Amino acid sequence: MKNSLMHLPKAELHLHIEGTLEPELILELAARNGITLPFPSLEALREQYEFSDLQSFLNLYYANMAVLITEADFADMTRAYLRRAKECGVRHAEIMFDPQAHLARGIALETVVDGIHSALSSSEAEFGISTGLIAAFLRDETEDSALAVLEELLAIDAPIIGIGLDSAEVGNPPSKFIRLFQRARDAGLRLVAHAGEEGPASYVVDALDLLGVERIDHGIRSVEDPALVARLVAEQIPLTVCPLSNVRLRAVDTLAEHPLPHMLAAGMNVSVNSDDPAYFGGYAGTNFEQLEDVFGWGAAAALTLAGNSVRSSFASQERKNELLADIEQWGAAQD
Ligand code: HPA
Ligand SMILES: [Zn+2]
Repeated sequence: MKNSLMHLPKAELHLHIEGTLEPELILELAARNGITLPFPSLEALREQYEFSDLQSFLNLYYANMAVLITEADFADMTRAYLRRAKECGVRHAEIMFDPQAHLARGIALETVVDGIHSALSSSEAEFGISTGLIAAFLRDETEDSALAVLEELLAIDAPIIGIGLDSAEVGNPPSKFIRLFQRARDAGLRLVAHAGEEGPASYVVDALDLLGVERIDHGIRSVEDPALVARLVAEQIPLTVCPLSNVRLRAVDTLAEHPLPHMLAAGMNVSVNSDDPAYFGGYAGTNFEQLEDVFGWGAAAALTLAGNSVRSSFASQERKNELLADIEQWGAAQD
């Protein structure tokens, strides 16, 4: 069974494209762009990949973005992710990027968007992966900054399907971004937000009630609030859980102690995602495999998780039906 988890058709809904930048590609792009990195060798760079919390990861994640300069850099990074995602059975991917992080480095929005989009536009033909692009806003920046960047994205008619909220969570609650999400809703965009990763369950409630998000990224701390759990189950609100990320950022001590089994058993709509796979020890398929290693769930749980990922996506109903049929076929082959 474990071997075939890589072939289980799945959707990836929580993925930061900048978090797919592998150390080898970082060094290659640094050389291509004549950039001197603080950690100039593969070994020196790899030694930095020990994290104590979200912020310690974000520091390295933002620093490594320095190698992304040209449209081709963004396209190469995106194509490398799609190639790996295909090997993991990913058939639909909703990909976040951090426009503010690149604008702050003096990179034009068009360079970022056109580079990523050039890889996404050939993804179905090249990799069999349908895609959607989500602009994620940095919650440790001001709402005015986010609003200005959203207006710029709309002005250039950026091919985004939605907006999200990421970066340092604690102290930057959803209530800071009510106008941003209102503006995005008015523009017809889909709405997601990170909540309940390091922040409290009340941030999940506020993301739903104050921002009107359709999906929660992470959401693991929801389990601390029984009333919220009951609501998430009743309304089947999707939570895009990232097990290996939670272990590496010490949101949970070990995979064995991850709340995912409890969330599944409670009937919550959870999916499995890789978040920042180049930093957290594996892509979507590896997340599935390590869960199977630790929990020994068998095919039924894998089918539920993959089905949830497809149903919770923003893909067309036609595409969802196609992928759900493929998942069913994978299940029949396990019997
Ligand atoms: O896991 C994450 N959490 C918050 N912000 C992020 N930005 C990239 N990855 C993450
Ligand atoms: Zn994330």
